[in-house]
Amino acid sequence: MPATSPADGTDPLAGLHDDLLAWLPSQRWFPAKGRTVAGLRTVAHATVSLPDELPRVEHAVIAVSFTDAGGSAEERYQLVLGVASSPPGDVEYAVIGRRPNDQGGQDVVYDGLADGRISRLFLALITEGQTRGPLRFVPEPGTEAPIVGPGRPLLGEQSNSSVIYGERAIMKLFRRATAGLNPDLELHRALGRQGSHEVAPLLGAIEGELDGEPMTVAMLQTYAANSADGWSMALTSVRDLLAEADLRPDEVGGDFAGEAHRIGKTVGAVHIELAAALGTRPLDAAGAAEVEEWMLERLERASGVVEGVAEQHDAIAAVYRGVSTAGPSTVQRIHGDLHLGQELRTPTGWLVIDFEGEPSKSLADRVRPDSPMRDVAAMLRSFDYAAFHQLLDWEQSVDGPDPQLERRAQEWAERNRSSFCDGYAEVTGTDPRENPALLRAYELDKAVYEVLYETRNRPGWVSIPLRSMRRLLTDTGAARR
Ligand SMILES: Nc1ncnc2c1ncn2[C@@H]1O[C@H](COP(=O)(O)OP(=O)(O)O)[C@@H](O)[C@H]1O
Ligand SMILES: O=P(O)(O)O[C@H]1O[C@H](CO)[C@@H](O[C@H]2O[C@H](CO)[C@@H](O)[C@H](O)[C@H]2O)[C@H](O)[C@H]1O
Repeated sequence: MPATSPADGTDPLAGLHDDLLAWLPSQRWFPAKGRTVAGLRTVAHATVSLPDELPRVEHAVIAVSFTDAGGSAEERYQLVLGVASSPPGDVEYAVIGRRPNDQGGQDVVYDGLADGRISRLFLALITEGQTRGPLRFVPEPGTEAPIVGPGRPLLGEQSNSSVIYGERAIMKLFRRATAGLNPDLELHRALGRQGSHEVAPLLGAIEGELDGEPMTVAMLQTYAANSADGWSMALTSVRDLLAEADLRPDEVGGDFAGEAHRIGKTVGAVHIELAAALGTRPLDAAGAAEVEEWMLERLERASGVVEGVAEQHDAIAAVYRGVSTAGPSTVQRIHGDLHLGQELRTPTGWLVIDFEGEPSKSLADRVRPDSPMRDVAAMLRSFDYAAFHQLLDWEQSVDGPDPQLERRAQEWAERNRSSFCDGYAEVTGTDPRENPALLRAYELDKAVYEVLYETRNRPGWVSIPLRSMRRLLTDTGAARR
């Protein structure tokens, strides 16, 4: 199989650097929008297609370097490239650039996942368990292969890139290239082998190599047809409520409390299954000090960027001390970045997706055992987000916030947070509200993360976590007014 490697001393994407640098910032998955890019180099490159297969398919890992201090000096990303002299019209939107071909003409280079022929090839290679150059296409043992056909790219808000195969399977290409096993694949595999009904069954994966270590390229799982995500469902419920602001959340037709209760049970079941599959250990004094240390590191970072956080620095640090004083707790593998958008309501129940952890953390931090309370706190934060998201427009209008709507939003958040905890306690036997110091520390840590996340990604939303941060501090009487 023809394969080139930058180890030859040549950069196989050399002629495309400018095109790639112009294309990357417009990709939803590229997290470094707004950063100052210094340059790009190819770290790994291989041709995946056979000489007689059309279009030509290439896999590459590129490293983008930055001159600003807004994050790591260099980040690596994965690309699947389609190369053809005349690609099909429906990949027009995915064109990256052009480069000379051996026939003296020009080839078009495009984002390969946009081409149904390439996604069909990848699905077939997984089903057949083939190896192409450095890429191993691995079916999950004991699973039934889905019908092979072209994939349809998912065009929504995503940190990675997915294609859907006829409502039967979904394949996610991980965009950030990191050596090691991706926790999304690792935990789906562990939960699947545990017989979990709370995750979509894994069907296979594509594995590669980076820095001499295995790297997860992509993951294939069963597609949950006819599902809706928890964030859209929660927003519908809040919309119903705010349209009839004289009624309480339990009086409107779109009450979400039953679903919040079911989500609590689902998250509780996932925690039990992860503990059974991968073990638990007590959070001793040294472990608690370490957790507090991670929270403080994040606080320092956020304080350097957002004034509203810097002003409350000492009050926030005081709440974090709750981790050490909260009493016995255990740590285990957890989801790590749970929110309503990571829950899918299927016709039979709720599924949890996307076990990658917080996108900005290193792999070592994302796989570190942590308290299940981090996931619980993240879900509680998400109910707050859903409640107050629709008030953003009012907040920013000349009339300012409407106190009646704010009261209703707060009631909605409290009702659903409480139902979630009831459901969680029912399944695990542990009510998160019985450890308020630990819960508050994790909630505050998430709110600080969100302030930073929104400042970088959606500045118009930053008032949501800032408001929660102030509320969490007021609850302890620790806020500086
Ligand atoms: N198994 C699945 N069945 C149906 N839809 C799914 C499934 N997994 C993911 N999705 C859809 O794909 C979207 C992105 O998936 P996610 O794993 O969150 O990707 P990312 O890591 O890129 O954020 C989800 O919001 C959901 O709409
Ligand atoms: O889905 P990702 O793993 O990429 O997670 C990141 O993006 C999320 C936003 O999509 C972000 O979640 C925050 O916004 C949600 C509403 O859009 C809200 O429900 C969450 O509570 C809030 O944290 C997540 O923090 C970030 O890591």
